[in-house]
Amino acid sequence: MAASESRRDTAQPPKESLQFPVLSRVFLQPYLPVSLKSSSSPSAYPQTTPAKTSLPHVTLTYATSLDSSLSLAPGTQTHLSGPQSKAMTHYLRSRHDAILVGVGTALADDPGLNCRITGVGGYGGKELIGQPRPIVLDPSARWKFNAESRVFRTARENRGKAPWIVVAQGNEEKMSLEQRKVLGSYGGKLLSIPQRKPEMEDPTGEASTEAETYAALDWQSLLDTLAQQDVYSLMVEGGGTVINDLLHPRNAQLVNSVIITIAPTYLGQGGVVVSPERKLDSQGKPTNAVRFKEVKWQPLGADVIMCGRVEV
Ligand SMILES: NC(=O)C1=CN([C@@H]2O[C@H](COP(=O)(O)OP(=O)(O)OC[C@H]3O[C@@H](n4cnc5c(N)ncnc54)[C@H](O)[C@@H]3O)[C@@H](O)[C@H]2O)C=CC1
Ligand SMILES: Nc1nc(O)c(N)c(N[C@@H]2O[C@H](COP(=O)(O)O)[C@@H](O)[C@H]2O)n1
Repeated sequence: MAASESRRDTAQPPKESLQFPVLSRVFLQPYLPVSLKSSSSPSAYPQTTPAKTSLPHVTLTYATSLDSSLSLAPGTQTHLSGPQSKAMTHYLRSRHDAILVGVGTALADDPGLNCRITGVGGYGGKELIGQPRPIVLDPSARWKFNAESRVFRTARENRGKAPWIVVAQGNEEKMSLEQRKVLGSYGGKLLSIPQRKPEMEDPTGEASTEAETYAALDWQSLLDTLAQQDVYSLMVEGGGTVINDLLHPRNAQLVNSVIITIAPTYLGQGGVVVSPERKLDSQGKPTNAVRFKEVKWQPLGADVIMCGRVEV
């Protein structure tokens, strides 16, 4: 191991590390996955969610404005979370094996996708303990990353793991050889998943508008593949297209819990909006897309956090 790496294991956490006090964590516990990998997510709390199932525990978590916007415009990053809710998001990252974003988010934000809570690996803790695996959903291999993309810089500094990139089967070659080399050299990998079957697009038989613009993957297959790779808990962070697809009536039952930060602001029209497709009742009449049960609201600084489970 290089001298700089061994120093980092025992050094003081860097200045940008975040604190999320133990007392503030209590309200989140019922919505969090059971830790199956004791080395990756140490926890002092009793857990109430069921133990290992065949699919990973999926937590959907994002920050929204009062008008359900994630950002002011596609392709831009907007800071909505206040300092306490930002620290909460980082704590949540430490409690999951992996965090997933769509390629739109990777392109817009150039995110680090690591956990910056004091005490996790890279921030005063050992090795990469507590660091989630970043996963980028990029069915058509659009993300032109290189070693200077933030997630790779973070991995190089031993402050996070290298990403896994999910493409649609048949699109593997769209990722350049150079990129595949970068990915492999940092310990990342390429996963390929079959595309969603057309008959699964829409139970009403109508064309799905989103599906026309990208090679839509089946969430169940994706989660199966991740479970085979020892991912027992997945935090889905966004962006809008990913969230709307995951909350689509065909997929919403795959979500175990939601932890949503609501910031006291309207972003106004033109933002990236969370608004999943409506369900149709037995008469074909539109009804609520999703409702939540076992809901808890917790103020955190100027924001409020809504925790819940999907009512199936
Ligand atoms: N406020 C917050 O908490 C967050 C905000 N954001 C914001 O969201 C925006 C990005 O959102 P979007 O542009 O909607 O991009 P996105 O991040 O949702 O990525 C969209 C892409 O993901 C892929 N994708 C989505 N669902 C898929 C499926 N089922 N199968 C295969 N591929 C799938 C497709 O390639 C699609 O084009 C940015 O402005 C970003 O800053 C992103 C994450 C969190
Ligand atoms: N929780 C939360 N609050 C916001 O206000 C946000 N804009 C986001 N965005 C998500 O966080 C990612 C950035 O992560 P890094 O700090 O670069 O690790 C971004 O890509 C979104 O997924 N989240």
